[in-house]
Amino acid sequence: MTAPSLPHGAPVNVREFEQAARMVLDPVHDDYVRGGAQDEVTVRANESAFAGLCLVPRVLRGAGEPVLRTAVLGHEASMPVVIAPTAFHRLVHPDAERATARAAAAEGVIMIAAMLSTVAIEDVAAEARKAATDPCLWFQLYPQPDLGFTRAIVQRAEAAGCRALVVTADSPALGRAERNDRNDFHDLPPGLRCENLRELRGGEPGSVRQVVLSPEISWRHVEWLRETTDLPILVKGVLHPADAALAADLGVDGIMVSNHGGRQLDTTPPTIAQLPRIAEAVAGRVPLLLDGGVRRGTDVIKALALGAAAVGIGRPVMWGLAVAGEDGVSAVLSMLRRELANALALCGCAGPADVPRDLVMDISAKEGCAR
Ligand SMILES: Cc1cc2nc3c(=O)[nH]c(=O)nc-3n(C[C@H](O)[C@H](O)[C@H](O)COP(=O)(O)O)c2cc1C
Ligand SMILES: CC(C)CC(=O)C(=O)O
Repeated sequence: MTAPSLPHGAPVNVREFEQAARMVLDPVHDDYVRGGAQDEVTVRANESAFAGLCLVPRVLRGAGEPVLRTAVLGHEASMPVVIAPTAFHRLVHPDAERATARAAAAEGVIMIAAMLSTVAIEDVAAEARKAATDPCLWFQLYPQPDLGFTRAIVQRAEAAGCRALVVTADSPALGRAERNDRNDFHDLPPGLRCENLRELRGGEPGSVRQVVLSPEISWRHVEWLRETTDLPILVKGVLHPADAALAADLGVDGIMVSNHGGRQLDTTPPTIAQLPRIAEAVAGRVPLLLDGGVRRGTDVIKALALGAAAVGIGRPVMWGLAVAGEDGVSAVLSMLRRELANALALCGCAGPADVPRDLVMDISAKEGCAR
């Protein structure tokens, strides 16, 4: 039996990374990362819903050592875990998105680079290429009412080598994060800019205040994007099965079941609870990804069983980055990789495509193994 070697005192799981990040981060920035909308009901529910599902393993299947490698939208990845888009990595570490990109590429993990990045997408991509010959980057977009800008940023992402466009659909307005109100944190500190927003300011890096989260954005913008780019398009932030069906009808290439980590509308359902309903509505027409509250390999396997092709992680990456830059992100990714391999083996599964639906049993909160 080989146990992974970790330096003494290093975090051994994502939860410990969260605590370690709290020790090093400015409390205002820690609040920004960990926080959610209003009472943070959904932030907590995302995690506790995973704990309310039991795994019922199969035995003596002779499945062999699990192979985690998988294809997500046809893109090769070393495991079915992607880095969900998160804004402003420089708030938590000076190496910022550069470090995240190197860690993701070295680990063979797909990174969804955020439009509101503190490093320009061209530099994020260049950094990823330093760590791997063929890294896989996707680009997250907040469609702007200014279609000229939107077209320009999509073209920049394409030219930088991004292989898919992730259109965030759950943000017709900014969610009310009361931690940020309490801390009066509504803009980036001096020196930090949104490096992808140059086109909004005639070549100057942009300010977050210029980003429009607009209630005018609609499915017509998705159709317009479809005509504007050849990149595969995923819609992120879908929770209602009817919207999932609409997205499938429109021919999108992927759906991210997400409530934005509970940061937009509070009291939305936990994503893992909504996933089976969305899987039913889509009936295999479009690959599904899920994010929100994934902290353990057992969470990943539950999402796979309920219909996801892969999961995304948001805060865990920010916590790893805060604690140890590139090494911290790598440590978080390899921790989840080890946990997922262990969970697959213990469930008698050969790999991500070999996870049966009946592995997961729903139990009431009363009976549950709540954390
Ligand atoms: C600090 C932070 C910044 C985020 N920024 C974005 C963003 O710019 N665009 C976006 O679509 N989602 C953003 N998200 C949401 C994530 O993509 C993802 O949906 C969420 O973090 C998943 O939940 P988890 O943090 O529990 O893993 C952000 C989340 C966090 C925590
Ligand atoms: C400035 C925000 C729109 C970035 C974001 O999506 C978030 O913090 O969740």
